[in-house]
Amino acid sequence: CAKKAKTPKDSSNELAVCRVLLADLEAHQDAWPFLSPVQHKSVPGYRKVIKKPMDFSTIKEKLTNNLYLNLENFIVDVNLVFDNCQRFNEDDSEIGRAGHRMRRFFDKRWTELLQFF
Ligand SMILES: Cn1cc(C(=O)NCCN2CCCC2)ccc1=O
Repeated sequence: CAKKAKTPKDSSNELAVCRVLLADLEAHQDAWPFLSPVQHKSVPGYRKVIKKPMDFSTIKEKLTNNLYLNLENFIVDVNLVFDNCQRFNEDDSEIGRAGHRMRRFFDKRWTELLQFF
């Protein structure tokens, strides 16, 4: 049977959604541990334990430089921020709790927006 021609995915509005989502993350009161790269010089063990550091300012830089092709690539990096946080911090710690709250907020936000695609 004839292959159904795929309409080219218009990822431009997906990237607009990424900018909205990132702005929401940065504005959240629990975003403070994630706004800039962890200073591994002042956080002993971080560089050894966390192989792929990620933070909101780095994500913003990547968005600005068009390094995300779609929403999915963007979500992978946001989840990396939260996975790194869970790996390095006790659940029952200031930063650990902030990470869990931020992940819950993000999951709710992007699923709300997803309904528009
Ligand atoms: C995500 N994460 C962050 C840290 C951290 O110490 N961030 C600095 C937070 N300070 C707040 C005002 C200036 C900087 C440590 C471990 C970790 O997993």
